[in-house]
Amino acid sequence: MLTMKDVVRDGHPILRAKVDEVTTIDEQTQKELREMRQFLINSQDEEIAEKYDLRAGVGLAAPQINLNKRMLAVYLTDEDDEPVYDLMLINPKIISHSVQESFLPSGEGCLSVDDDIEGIVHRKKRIKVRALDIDGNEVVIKASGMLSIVLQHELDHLDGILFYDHINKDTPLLPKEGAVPLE
Ligand SMILES: CC(C)(C)[C@H](NC(=O)Nc1cc(F)cc(F)c1)C(=O)N(CC(=O)NO)CC1CCCC1
Ligand SMILES: [Zn+2]
Repeated sequence: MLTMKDVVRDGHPILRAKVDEVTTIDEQTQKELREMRQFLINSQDEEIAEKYDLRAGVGLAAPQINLNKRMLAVYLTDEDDEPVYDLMLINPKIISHSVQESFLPSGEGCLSVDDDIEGIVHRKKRIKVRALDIDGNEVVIKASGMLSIVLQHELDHLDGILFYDHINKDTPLLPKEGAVPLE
């Protein structure tokens, strides 16, 4: 099973790489993507997270476990721990997005960034993503709210972008005109 020792940290070159498209969805790729999803599920299980010292993750991109593959997993549950968003996406691409932006008022963190870096990370409020699912079928996902933020955070990882790259150095805590905080 994947644990935090498998998560590469800021400073590792792959976190600044533009990772390669998946050309063949072979068994190995499917196994790796399922392991990424399982890591997120485990990290949100109190007992397992405690036992293996996992940070409660809601999204993970392949380069974070040192895989040069354009794929990501998202696992978001609601307050009753029901899976609300359970995604494994291959070669994901934003095909359209809103002009309006939103942000998490408390800022963002990252499984691959150990320091707390405060500041607002402006994201598109809504995005439409096209990808392949684990069986190679094309999917189109329209995301808003937390899912939109998580997906943009993970998509950035595939292009070597980390959340703090988006923070305004001079006015880190100042929301942009028209940007909407996500409650
Ligand atoms: C970095 C970490 C703090 C572990 C963050 N977790 C997180 O946001 N958990 C969470 C969020 C909720 F809204 C409700 C809840 F119950 C738990 C996370 O997994 N990521 C994913 C990551 O680092 N991917 O590379 C960072 C988030 C910042 C914004 C989107 C994803
Ligand atoms: Zn991250």
